[in-house]
Amino acid sequence: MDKLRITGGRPLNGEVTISGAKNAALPEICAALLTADPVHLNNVPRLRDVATMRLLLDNMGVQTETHGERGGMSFVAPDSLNPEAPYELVKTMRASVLVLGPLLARFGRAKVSLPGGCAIGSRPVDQHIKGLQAMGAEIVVEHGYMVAQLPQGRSRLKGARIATDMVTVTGTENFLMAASLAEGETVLENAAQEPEIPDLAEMLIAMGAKIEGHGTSRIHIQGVDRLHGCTHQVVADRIEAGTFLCAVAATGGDVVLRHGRADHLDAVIDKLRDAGAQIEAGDGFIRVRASGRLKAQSFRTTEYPGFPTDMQAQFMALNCIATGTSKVTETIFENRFMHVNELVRLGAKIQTDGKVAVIEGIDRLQGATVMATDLRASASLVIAGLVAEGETIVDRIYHLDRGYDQMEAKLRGIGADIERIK
Ligand SMILES: CC(=O)N[C@H]1[C@@H](OP(=O)(O)OP(=O)(O)OC[C@H]2O[C@@H](n3ccc(=O)[nH]c3=O)[C@H](O)[C@@H]2O)O[C@H](CO)[C@@H](O)[C@@H]1O
Ligand SMILES: C=C(OP(=O)(O)O)C(=O)O
Repeated sequence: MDKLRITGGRPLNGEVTISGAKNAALPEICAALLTADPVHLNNVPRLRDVATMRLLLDNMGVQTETHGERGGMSFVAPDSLNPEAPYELVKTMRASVLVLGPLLARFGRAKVSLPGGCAIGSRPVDQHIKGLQAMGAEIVVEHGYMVAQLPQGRSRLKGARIATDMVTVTGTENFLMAASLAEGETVLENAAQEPEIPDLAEMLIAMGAKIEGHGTSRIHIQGVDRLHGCTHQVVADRIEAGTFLCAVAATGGDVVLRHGRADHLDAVIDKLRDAGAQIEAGDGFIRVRASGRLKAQSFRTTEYPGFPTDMQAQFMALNCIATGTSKVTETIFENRFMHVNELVRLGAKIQTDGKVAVIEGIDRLQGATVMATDLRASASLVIAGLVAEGETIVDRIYHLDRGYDQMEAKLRGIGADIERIK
């Protein structure tokens, strides 16, 4: 199993190119299920989750191809395919649930494994099921699968008003895709506003969908009879960019993130500036400069445009070596402090009580062997390793490979002493 070996203490300097967003590419690959025409995506990141999603579609009978070095992928989903997502693939990637909406909308049936819980929380999909039922789908859960079909005599989902109990990102994406091919109007209340939602909506509009209000909490979708192919550029990964910003803020240095979208990272950038990092941004770049110990920052994760839960672990690593005490409150997932015990193994001083972690900043961390437990926990351990004294081994980095495109190569390119070992 691959590990990362990091020798801490080097500042980071230079340029990094930010890849396309995992959380946009995954739903956008699923959107290719909505048409028989070719769909081309550019800027798709090279990630394990993308490979898994491709396998899932291959398995159904979709023709998938990759093109060149720049993240080009194309898909042709024929009129007849096997609309199933088996447990073996779904269990390795929760985002597989994103095939449910498009399969139901285009083929009138789908059999998708329940994803089950994961390290960061129980993560049920009840809202996805409720919303699609409101659109007329009949869904039963049997033998661990969601078995969904249209009632006899119906060939399309019907538009509905869907008000979810909480803001759900993949739920909103499933409804957007399903509603695009439904009969009549769908209104999504309490819709997620994460930048990946408008990016998906823009792709669907390029395919002929009629969508208004994306990027706000109320989205109107007027269903159409058919969608056509399109070419779409996957939006830059705000979480990858935020992770590099935290890394530079922790190690010190001067780094430009090419293709970084500062406008998608306001909450994180505000906190980094308050901490003492200098951040400038312009069209397609973010520059971060930092030196010495920064000031610890308290924050609370919330839905976009609030502080993203997917940046909580990385910012916590920075707080561990900042001056002062900070309080981090995780409100989205009930078990997203798995990195705390590993950071403590590196010498960090953190106490948790339910949703709250209190971090007492210390002068330095010390290298040790630590174990990655989930994607962003892995990233926080890498940041901690970059500033720790001596050598840190991060084990189980298959989590990191799910969602970061060549992270260690990008870090090496800006001066980190980091290598992948077997
Ligand atoms: C592939 C992808 O885009 N993943 C992101 C997506 O995950 P994902 O879409 O799975 O997360 P949700 O926004 O759905 O989850 C938010 C909260 O709602 C709960 N919930 C959600 C749906 C449901 O049917 N029932 C229910 O109870 C979840 O358990 C969680 O507590 O948004 C999360 C929150 O920003 C991010 O951390 C993930 O990186
Ligand atoms: C939690 C995450 O992803 P997923 O929803 O794919 O598990 C993440 O990207 O941090």
